[in-house]
Amino acid sequence: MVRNFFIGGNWKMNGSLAEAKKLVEMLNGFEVPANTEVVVAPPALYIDRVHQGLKKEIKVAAQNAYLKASGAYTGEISPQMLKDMGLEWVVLGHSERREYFHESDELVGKKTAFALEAGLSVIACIGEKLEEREANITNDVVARQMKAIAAEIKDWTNVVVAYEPVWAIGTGKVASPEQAQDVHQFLREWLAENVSAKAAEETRILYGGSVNGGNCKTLGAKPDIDGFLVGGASLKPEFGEIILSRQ
Ligand SMILES: O=C(CO)COP(=O)(O)O
Repeated sequence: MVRNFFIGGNWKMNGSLAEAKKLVEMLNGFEVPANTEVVVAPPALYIDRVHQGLKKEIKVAAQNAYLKASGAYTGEISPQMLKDMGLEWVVLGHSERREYFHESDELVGKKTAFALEAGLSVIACIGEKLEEREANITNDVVARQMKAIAAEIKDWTNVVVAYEPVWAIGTGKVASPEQAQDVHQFLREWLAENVSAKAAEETRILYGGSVNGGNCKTLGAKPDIDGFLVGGASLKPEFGEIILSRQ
């Protein structure tokens, strides 16, 4: 089967209402190829405005969700609430959530299962830190992160994996196409061995970390790179070029 290309734009905690409106205008002006899915993740407060304003081909994700439907969890948003607002996607396990908000592999696995049960699709993020790459344990780290997700879910149909090496995020130090392809291939083999041949064949594996208009085509030409999760460049006009990178 052919895996549709997937471009995610993670706005992180950036912008203002005025800037969100400008980004919506910018996005609505982009051509979205039939073989490419585009999903943007604005800050939670702006999600609804962005969702209301965007053309239908571009979907909206939350950057996080909790693992309860409702209750006394001050500050949190549930997958059920995201569904209620008409959203289809949530990003979980981003390295910034893991690093600054102490989200463990286990928590990310549980949140993934809970969001899927609520009917959302999940962009599940994994990736090694610089010291882990230097210690040659990249594959061990991403396998451990995948295992924690696989322990909680059976069906990977509505999961997109985003491989984002922490050393490449926001640093301008993009992984080389070969470095990224090596890990993506390892992840696909991991899925084949530990989940199923179907999951290995069908699960989109995105690369994230300093993707821009200049490097997206060579990265996107690699066989196991099925798209990108883009941070900084998703706030700029070059996001339009990234959307076209596998045309
Ligand atoms: O973390 C990222 C996307 O989730 C990547 O961020 P940058 O594209 O800014 O490096």
